[in-house]
Amino acid sequence: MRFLAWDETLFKNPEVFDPDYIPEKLYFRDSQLRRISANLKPAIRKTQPVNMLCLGPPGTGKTSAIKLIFRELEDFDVIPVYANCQLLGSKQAVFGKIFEALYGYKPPSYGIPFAKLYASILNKVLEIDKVLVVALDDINLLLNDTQINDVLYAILKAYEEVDGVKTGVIAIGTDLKLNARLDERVGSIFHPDEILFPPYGLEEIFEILKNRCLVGFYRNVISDAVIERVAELTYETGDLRVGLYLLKMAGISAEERGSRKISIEDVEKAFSKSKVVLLKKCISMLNQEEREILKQIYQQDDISTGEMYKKVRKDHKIGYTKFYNIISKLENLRLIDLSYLKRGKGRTRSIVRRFDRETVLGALKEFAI
Ligand SMILES: Nc1ncnc2c1ncn2[C@@H]1O[C@H](COP(=O)(O)OP(=O)(O)OP(=O)(O)O)[C@@H](O)[C@H]1O
Repeated sequence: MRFLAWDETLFKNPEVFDPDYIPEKLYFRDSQLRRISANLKPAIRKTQPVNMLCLGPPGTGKTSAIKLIFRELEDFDVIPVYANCQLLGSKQAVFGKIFEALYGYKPPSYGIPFAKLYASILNKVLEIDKVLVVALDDINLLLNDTQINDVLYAILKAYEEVDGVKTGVIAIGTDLKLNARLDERVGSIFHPDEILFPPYGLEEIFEILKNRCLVGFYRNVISDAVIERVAELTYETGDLRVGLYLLKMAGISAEERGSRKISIEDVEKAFSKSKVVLLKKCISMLNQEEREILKQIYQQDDISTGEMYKKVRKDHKIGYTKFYNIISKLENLRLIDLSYLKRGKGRTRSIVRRFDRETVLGALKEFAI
């Protein structure tokens, strides 16, 4: 066996395969980037920007698009704040993040009352005479609907609290029905421009990954045929992060073999290892009730949505609309497929499992389900 020397590597820029890497160029997202910029233009002129709702499945470039545009905003009289709601979790933590962006240090950790935190934020925005634009990433993963509504309301109604303060919101989420979760109070003031980030097609995925390989690997380390295989596996999951992860792990696997080229086998090996990791990531994006319903689905064979609802209703007091929203979310996260069945006169939808039963039930156990 031949090993690469310690200082030999296939990676020219390993960081470009990391999940938090923001690429210089976002492919196939020109229309979204153009619309986001246009909506933020008023902020550059120190007036209220157009609020936005960026929606799409995981790994479709929402976060990257916002972060790229936020970099440019720093040259103007705008304070762009990026808040990851999944990590922050609560209204207090989101406003803590805004405070930090404005003051350059964290608010006192001994628990400052929200009203005081809020007032310090708004007064500072007024004092520095800039427009505050807050991106709420994964907003659907804040603690609960009350927190989602409270956060939006507090940002959008800032001008009523302190005269002259200008704010804007970019809500980012995977939940296409997010609007339905907003209460009347927020619904009456939040009329966002909805910007959709659809899943990439196979060829688009190939192109994005190929360009990333050109930056990340040395020449001739990976062939188009191998990238095509990575693209196929990525397409099945719909999340571009899967492809980036596979490229990184396949590169490491080739290095481990002492090879200067990545083979299809390196990719397959990386994929079988990563499947469960990726599945768990999707499950982590669900709440308890959604996980329980996912479990019930995986305990069944393929079943129509109507029949599944009857079973779910025995344990969960939920209406059909809510049930259908959950099912759509599971489809969105590519945990299940919904396919049309021809039955009698009408058409009904059938729920099809995308993973094998044992893998999903096993992964759910780690979430105490
Ligand atoms: N159009 C694109 N061109 C180049 N790279 C992209 C593109 N879309 C996504 N990526 C890459 O895929 C990774 C995931 O993208 P990103 O985090 O922006 O997705 P997301 O839609 O915000 O996902 P989530 O909803 O899970 O937060 C990023 O690291 C980015 O490098």
